[in-house]
Amino acid sequence: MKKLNIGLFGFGVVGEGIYKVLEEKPQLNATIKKIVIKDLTKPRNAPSELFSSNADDILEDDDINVVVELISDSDAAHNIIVKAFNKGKHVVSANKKLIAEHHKELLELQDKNDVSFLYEASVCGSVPIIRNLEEYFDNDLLNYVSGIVNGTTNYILTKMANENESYQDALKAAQDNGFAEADPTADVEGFDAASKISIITLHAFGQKINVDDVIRKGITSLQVQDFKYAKEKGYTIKLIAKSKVNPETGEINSTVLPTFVRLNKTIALVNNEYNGVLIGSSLSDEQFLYGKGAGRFPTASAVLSDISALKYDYKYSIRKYDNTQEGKFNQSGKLKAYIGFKDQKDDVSNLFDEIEERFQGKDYSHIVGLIDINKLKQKELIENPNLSLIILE
Ligand SMILES: NC(=O)C1=CN([C@@H]2O[C@H](COP(=O)(O)OP(=O)(O)OC[C@H]3O[C@@H](n4cnc5c(N)ncnc54)[C@H](OP(=O)(O)O)[C@@H]3O)[C@@H](O)[C@H]2O)C=CC1
Ligand SMILES: N[C@@H](CC=O)C(=O)O
Repeated sequence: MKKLNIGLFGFGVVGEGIYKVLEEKPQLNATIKKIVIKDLTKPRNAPSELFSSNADDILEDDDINVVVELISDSDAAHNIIVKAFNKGKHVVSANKKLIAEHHKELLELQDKNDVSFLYEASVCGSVPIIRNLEEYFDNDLLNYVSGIVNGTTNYILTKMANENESYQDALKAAQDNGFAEADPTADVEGFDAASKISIITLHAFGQKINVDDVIRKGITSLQVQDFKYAKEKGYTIKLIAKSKVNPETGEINSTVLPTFVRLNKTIALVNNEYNGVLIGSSLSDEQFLYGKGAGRFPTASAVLSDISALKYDYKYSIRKYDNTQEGKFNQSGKLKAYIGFKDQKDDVSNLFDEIEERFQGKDYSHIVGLIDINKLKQKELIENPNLSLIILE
């Protein structure tokens, strides 16, 4: 069996998790030879001789054939991975921000250096979405991939909707549990989910969307009145990431938006840090993948699966992706949306093509109607913290 000598970058929530898991699995024939972290003075639950703060202790060691990159700094991670590839090392990473930003370059470098780049943990933690899209759905015609891909926001929304917990308390608990990013803005403003849907879109549809082109709004503008509205109407609120193909034009609409989900829908049952993804296909209709999307051991399980896959030289084939073709994203379509606001000066009824419902209260008002996807790209709508934008499915 091929021997894997691992250089591990990062010993935080996930890094320490994979260290512990590998310690308990000697049969895997995978050994962590060195761990590079940022702060050498921190106490660690592993022998001190394993640690270094010098990346070259891994990258320049010819005996190390696998780099497992689990750090919180995506720029530093980019340098590490590029150098690792150029040194002929395989790379396993969980860093969705870095991957979504440099996907094309990293895939090219992987091929040029004839190594493997695996990143199952970067999307939906323990849920094997990438491997399924790559292998199982390779020949199936997919229409959409849609669901909950961020554990932190789903944890917060669950606590707010079901336990009347405050946003701040729920966020703090998500951080304490190790679900949130080092800067939780990435979670709560939807950037993390946008990176994940970008990665999913490449593996599902063979098209690369830049993270900035995903229509994105996070959960920070949501108000108690929105949760009250949801309850009255039989919905819950979820942050839904979606890429959907228009069968007539081939164009893809790619969004990360708070969404009212009917309580009897599968996605409504995905709570706390769990993630759930629906895969819509012409042949098999709809399938559902579900599991823990964040946290130490769920994420370590996906990293472990990638490390074991290296034993048989596994590599994503990415057969659907043609890097010479530019995809068409978010160019046309209408969505049914609810917009809530406190102050009448924030009334954006002019943005709607059709208005179905309007409520003007003393403290809070809302409008429901059809809105063109091009209007959803407007910064005045997406980035206005006074507007609560929620899609109706
Ligand atoms: N937490 C989760 O549930 C999930 C996380 N991920 C991803 O996994 C990665 C790691 O996340 P997580 O473990 O939560 O993060 P943590 O913040 O818990 O740990 C980050 C680790 O990175 C190290 N680090 C930061 N900058 C550098 C650097 N420049 N050079 C070397 N080491 C560095 C830190 O060192 P030090 O200890 O010295 O501070 C620390 O050990 C991220 O990309 C994240 O997005 C993916 C899926 C789920
Ligand atoms: N912060 C992320 C961690 C996993 O990707 C999340 O909450 O989903």
